[in-house]
Amino acid sequence: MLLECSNLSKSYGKIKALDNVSFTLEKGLSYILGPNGSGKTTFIKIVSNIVPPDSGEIKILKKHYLNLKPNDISFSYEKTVFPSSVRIIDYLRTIGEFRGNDNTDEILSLFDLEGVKTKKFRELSQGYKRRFLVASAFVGFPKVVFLDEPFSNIDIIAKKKMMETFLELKKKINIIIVSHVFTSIDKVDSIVVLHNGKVIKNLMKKELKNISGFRVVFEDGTVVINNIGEINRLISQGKRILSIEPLSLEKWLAEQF
Ligand SMILES: Nc1ncnc2c1ncn2[C@@H]1O[C@H](COP(=O)(O)OP(=O)(O)OP(=O)(O)O)[C@@H](O)[C@H]1O
Repeated sequence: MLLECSNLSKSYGKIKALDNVSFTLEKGLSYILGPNGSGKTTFIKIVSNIVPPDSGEIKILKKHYLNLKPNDISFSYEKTVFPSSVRIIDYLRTIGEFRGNDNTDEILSLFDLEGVKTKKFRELSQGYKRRFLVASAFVGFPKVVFLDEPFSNIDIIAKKKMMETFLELKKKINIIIVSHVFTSIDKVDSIVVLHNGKVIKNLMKKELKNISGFRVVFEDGTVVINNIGEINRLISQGKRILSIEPLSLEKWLAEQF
């Protein structure tokens, strides 16, 4: 077991961003999934010790999350203010040295950043900036890496390559992807789906094996299958989700014919 979250709650005034949330995640590669406003960022802020929870606890690798060594855990945030004139390679080497384990060369190669390693951050395209920020979380071999929306601004080919890199890295480093987009369901070790601050589904690898996606039913009867963009669009129109159900391959095929 990698992560155990028990009865975690956090409110901002009257808004319950996390409402008595309990779930577990396995070692390897896991997802914390949810549409906009479901509580994902609040969870990552709590784990990063940016905000305290109102109640509940999180254990990572059997330790209270605040008792982990700083080098054991690292984060790549979706929105990051980064010094624009810092050179890519200098930054990665500095983190590697700070964490006492400089694997910069391997990380540059795994994330296809060798061609831009001498560039300054401001000289990178949006996609390369994201790749660099994601890559930097793996420098120094932390035990657990949290990646907030690692695929944003990444083109489809780079995304496929990045997923392959995660599958390679997960043998050594536990990876938790926090996102509203989901890929490669058959390759992940566990997932939790949040909605409106509550856990809707928490599934482990063996339960995920036969799932080909998700069917979301809205209160007005609208059904959306495997289309997170459409789900977010309907939520932004004020529609409310009634249920989210995993879809087995057999069910999916039966519904097509
Ligand atoms: N600082 C804050 N003050 C007031 N309300 C907040 C604050 N931060 C988050 N919220 C509210 O808490 C709820 C959960 O927000 P959170 O940012 O955790 O969701 P999210 O799943 O990360 O969403 P997104 O995918 O849009 O980033 C939302 O209703 C949001 O409006």
